[in-house]
Amino acid sequence: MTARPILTAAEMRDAERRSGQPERDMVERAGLALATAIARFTGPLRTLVVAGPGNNGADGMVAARHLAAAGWDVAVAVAGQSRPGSVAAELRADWPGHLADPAAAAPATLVVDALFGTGFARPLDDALMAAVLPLWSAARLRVAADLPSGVDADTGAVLSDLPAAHLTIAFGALKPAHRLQPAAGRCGRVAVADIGVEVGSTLTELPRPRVHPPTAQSHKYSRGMVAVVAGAMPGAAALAASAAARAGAGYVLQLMAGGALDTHPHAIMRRIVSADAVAEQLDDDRIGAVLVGPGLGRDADARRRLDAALLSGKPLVIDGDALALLTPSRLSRHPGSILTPHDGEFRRLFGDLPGSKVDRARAAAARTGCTLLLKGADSVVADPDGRAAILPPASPWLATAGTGDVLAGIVAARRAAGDTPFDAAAAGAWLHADAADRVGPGLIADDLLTHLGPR
Ligand SMILES: NC(=O)C1=CN([C@@H]2O[C@H](COP(=O)(O)OP(=O)(O)OC[C@H]3O[C@@H](n4cnc5c(N)ncnc54)[C@H](O)[C@@H]3O)[C@@H](O)[C@H]2O)[C@@H](O)CC1
Ligand SMILES: Nc1ncnc2c1ncn2[C@@H]1O[C@H](COP(=O)(O)OP(=O)(O)O)[C@@H](O)[C@H]1O
Ligand SMILES: [K+]
Repeated sequence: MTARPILTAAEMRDAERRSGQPERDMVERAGLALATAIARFTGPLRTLVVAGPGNNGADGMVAARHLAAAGWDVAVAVAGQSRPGSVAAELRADWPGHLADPAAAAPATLVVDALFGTGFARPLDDALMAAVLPLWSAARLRVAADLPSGVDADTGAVLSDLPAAHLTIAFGALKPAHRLQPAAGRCGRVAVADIGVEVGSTLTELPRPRVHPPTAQSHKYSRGMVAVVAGAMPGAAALAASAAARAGAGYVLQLMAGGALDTHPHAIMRRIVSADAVAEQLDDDRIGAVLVGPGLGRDADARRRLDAALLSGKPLVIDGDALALLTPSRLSRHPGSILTPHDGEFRRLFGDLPGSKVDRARAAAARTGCTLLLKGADSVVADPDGRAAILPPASPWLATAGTGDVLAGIVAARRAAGDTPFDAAAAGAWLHADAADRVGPGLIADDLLTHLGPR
C-alpha cells in the first residue's frame, strides 16, 4: 500500500510554488474542496466562516461563497488586515454581505475555522483569542481549513487552546500536526483534499503493512526464528516471545535467567541459561533476529546477557531495560539495530533534542545508525537514511503495562522474517495498533496476543 506523504509548511509552500499554478486557482480549489467536504459531512446549518488575513482565510472565503450559493445561511467574520492586492484581499472585497469583526459576530451552529493554516506558528493574540473562543465553544460542529488554528503545523504543538475541530480538511497533503500530538487530537477526522499540487516527502503516514502468509514451501525456520534474551522478569519476556510467535515467527526461543519453564504458550521454546551460556545459544544460523530488553533487568547479570546479544552479530531489536543499560556511542557500534524507546527512555539516551518528534527520532537514527521506533500516542519510525513515518492515532487503551513488550515481539518477528529494520518497525507499530483496535476498550497487553495477524 502506498504511504501518504506528510509535508512540513515549508515543503508544502515549495510544492505549491513548483506546481506553477496561480495562487488564486489553488485557493479556489481549496475553498471548493472545503465547501464540498462540509456539505458531505452535514446538511445545511447556520454557518459562520471566520477568515484570517492570509490564504487560509482566502480558502474560507471561497468556501463561504460556495455554501451561500448552495442556499446555506452563511455569515463571515474576518480577522486582521489582508495584504492589499493579495488573493485574500480580493476575496474580501468581492464578498457581497457584511464582514463582521469576530468580537461582534453572532455564534452559529457550524463554525469554519479559516483563521490560520500553515503560515502561522504563534499563539493567537489575546484579543482574537477572546473573540473566537466563545464562537468555537458555541458551535455544535467545528470544521478546520487545512489545520485547526493555534497549532504549529510542523511540530504538532498546541499554541492556543481552542476546542478541537470535528473535521479538518487538509489541503494538498497531510502536515505533521495532523498526526503529531497534541495537535492531532485537535483535528477530529482528517480528510486530504487534492488541490492539483504534486506532493512527495521522505516523511509519510505509516501504511498498512503487507502480510507474509506461509506458502507450501514454508517451514518453521524459513518463516523466521526469534531469540528473546530475557533476564530477571520472565513475564515481560513471555509477552514479547508470545507476540513474536503470534506475529508469524516460525520458531521462538526464550532464554531465561530463571522462573517457570512450563508456562503458556507451550509453542515457545524456553531455556534457563546462565549469562555465560547466552552467547553459545545465540550461535545458531537459523536465528533471524534477537530481541533483548523486555524483562532483562538492569543488574550485572543483565549486562552480561545484553553483551552476549550485542556480540551475536544477529539483527537486533533493543527495547526496555536494554536501552537503559546502553549509550548512544555503544549503540552506534551496532548499526542496523532497531531501537524501541518510549519518550522517557529516549530522553535518557539522547537528552532533550530540539524540533518535532520526527526531528528527534531522525537525529537519534542519524547519530546511532539504528532505526528508531519512538513510541507514544503518535509513534514515529525513523531510519538513518532520513526516511520517517508517523503511525495514525492509535487506541489510547494501549497506555497499559506490557503493551511495549508485545510491540517489541512483533517487530522482532517481522525482522526475522526478512523485513528491513525500517519495514519491521513500521509493520510492528501498525499491527500492534490494529490489534488494539480489534480488542477495543479495556484492553490489557495479553489481549493483544490473540488479535495479532492478518484480518
Ligand atoms: N500558498 C498557497 O498558494 C496556498 C495556500 N493555501 C492555504 O493557505 C494557508 C497558508 O497561507 P498563508 O501562508 O497566507 O498563511 P496563513 O493564512 O496560514 O496565516 C498567515 C497570515 O497571518 C498573518 N499574521 C501573522 N502574524 C500575525 C499575528 N500576530 N496576528 C494576526 N495575524 C498575523 C500574516 O500576515 C498572514 O496573512 C494554508 O494553510 C492553506 O490553507 C491554499 O489555499 C492553497 C494554496
Ligand atoms: N496514549 C496512547 N495512545 C496510543 N498508544 C499509546 C499511548 N500510550 C502508549 N501507547 C503505546 O503503548 C505502548 C507502550 O509501550 P511502553 O511504554 O514500552 O510500555 P511497557 O514498557 O509497559 O510495555 C507503545 O506501543 C505506545 O506507542
Ligand atoms: K485553519
